[in-house]
Amino acid sequence: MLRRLEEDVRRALRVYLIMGSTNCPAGVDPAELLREAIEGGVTCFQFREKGPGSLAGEAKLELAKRLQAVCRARGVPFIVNDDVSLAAAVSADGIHVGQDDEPAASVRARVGAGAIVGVSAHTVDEARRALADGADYLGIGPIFPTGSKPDAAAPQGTRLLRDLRSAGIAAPLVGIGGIAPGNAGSVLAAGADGVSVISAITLAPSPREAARLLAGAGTAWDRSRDKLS
Ligand SMILES: Cc1ncc(COP(=O)(O)OP(=O)(O)O)c(N)n1
Ligand SMILES: Cc1nc(C(=O)O)sc1CCOP(=O)(O)O
Ligand SMILES: [Mg+2]
Repeated sequence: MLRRLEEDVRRALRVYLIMGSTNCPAGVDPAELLREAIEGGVTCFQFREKGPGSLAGEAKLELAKRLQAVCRARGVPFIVNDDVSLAAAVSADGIHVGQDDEPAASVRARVGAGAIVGVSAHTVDEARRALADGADYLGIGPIFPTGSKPDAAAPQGTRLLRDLRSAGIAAPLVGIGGIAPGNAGSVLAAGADGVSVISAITLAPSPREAARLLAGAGTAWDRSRDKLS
């Protein structure tokens, strides 16, 4: 696959769902939840099979393939969290790594130019290094308190997003951590190209409606930005 154009990546980040089997309410099929969320407006998906009770080995691979098929049928990029070998095994559209995972430069070398590489950054310096090492986009968080990642850093609000844009960093950015329809607009206003969520969609009474509201936050932000220009 050819390397994604920056603008394609930026557009894909708009409503970025992250999910693994343990994020789904009991009795809910992750593939069905994902299908509904994409129908509502999810534009990118990350398979994050992590934490107590998560799947491993063949079961993890099988779920990855099922969720990838849902994404493929709807033209939504399928990104794998942390596990570069799994990403390669299923020919994922991309991989997301953090500062404590395999280094971005090594990931880029393993997956090649055609795959999307996302990297978490918590400072302007980390952001610059990740981009120099081949990252296509940066995950910035946690913006707000999150109950979905026990080892998350302290919430930092939207300050780093503003600092990155002020520092001249134009790369695609996605905010993450405690984002929901009611606060997504503030994340976009601070300079993010999109919002990345787990619980706002997976724990919503209607994942489709939650995704629709998150997509609407982006549309409302675009309208107010157009009025200013
Ligand atoms: C889009 C996005 N941004 C940040 C993260 C967090 O990555 P990381 O810091 O490696 O933490 P884990 O998700 O691996 O626990 C992410 N996954 N996605
Ligand atoms: C996976 C992840 N990474 C974060 C970071 O700050 O890097 S916060 C987070 C969890 C996001 O889940 P929710 O939308 O339910 O708050
Ligand atoms: Mg990680």
